[in-house]
Amino acid sequence: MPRPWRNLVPSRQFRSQLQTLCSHPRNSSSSTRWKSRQGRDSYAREAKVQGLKSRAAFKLLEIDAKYKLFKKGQTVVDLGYAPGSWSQVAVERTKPNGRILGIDIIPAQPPKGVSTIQGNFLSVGVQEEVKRFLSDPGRGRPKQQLFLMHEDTGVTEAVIEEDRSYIDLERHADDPPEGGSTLNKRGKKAQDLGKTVDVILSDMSEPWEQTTGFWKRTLSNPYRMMNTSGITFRDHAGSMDLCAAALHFAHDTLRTGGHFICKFYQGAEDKDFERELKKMFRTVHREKPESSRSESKEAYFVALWRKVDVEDSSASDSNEVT
Ligand SMILES: C[S@@+](CC[C@H](N)C(=O)[O-])C[C@H]1O[C@@H](n2cnc3c(N)ncnc32)[C@H](O)[C@@H]1O
Repeated sequence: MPRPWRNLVPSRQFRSQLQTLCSHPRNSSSSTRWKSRQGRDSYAREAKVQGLKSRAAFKLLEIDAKYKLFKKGQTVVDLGYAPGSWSQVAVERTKPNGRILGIDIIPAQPPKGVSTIQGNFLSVGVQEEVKRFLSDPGRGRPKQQLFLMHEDTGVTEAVIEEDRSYIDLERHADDPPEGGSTLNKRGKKAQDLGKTVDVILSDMSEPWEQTTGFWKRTLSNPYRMMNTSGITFRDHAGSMDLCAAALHFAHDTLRTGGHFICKFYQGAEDKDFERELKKMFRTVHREKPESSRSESKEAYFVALWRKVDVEDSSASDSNEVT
């Protein structure tokens, strides 16, 4: 079924409507404020109309429109995927043979075509589980559909292809994805073996300790009322820990030539993190998408083209739990 949001980047008119709509006075209760803001937020409404799981999709769509992150057949890891709109974008951009793995600390109904692992990404055990999943190159990929035409009757029949054999998977384990961004086989360094991920996305934000509104946390709508504490330093420090964990994971799993997108809350420590990124990637950009609320300190690092042979100096910084 065609998806109208495939090439969607919000129009100028839509953006100016958004700015007007966002300048409403605030109410006293934060949940009332959140609900009323969602109600008048054009991006949230547009996401609903387009069948996207949340307005966050537009941030990734904007970044992808500028940097062309995805290619067919890629492996994408989406950290903090719930409720799943970034994963929806990744599925659409990497099909027909891409594989998308989402990780989140809260349970959520994954979008179609997305494999998920529930757990705290700061935990070493959860990261190991993610690596185990990724080490099987066929795991999480959609099965191929073949169409057979019967010459005598002219009837076309859809056939699901059997899973590829283990030997076949081994043989193709090091192949770059179709049209992928990785080095060719000759240029591939031995240390790149086992690094199977083409794009790592992290939109993780420290979950807010929820004191009310548990009725909201259902499988179909797991989204919390908000997911920042409102305390600027706490949000910044928490987000830098999550970024460090994502980068440490990228050292172990991201292919040479792969890309890394990471949300952070701006503050004193983000420059150090940017320096780490610059050691590992050819280019690093800071982005504040137009669909990101202007009053929020949230921004994104877009780090492109992983270099070869980079030491993991982030290892000691990462705030892992067991
Ligand atoms: C802003 S939401 C992500 C929205 C998502 N990109 C989308 O498009 O639907 C942030 C998510 O990060 C998750 N998260 C925060 N800390 C996490 C952690 N330590 N491990 C796994 N997930 C985490 C939260 O549970 C939340 O679902």
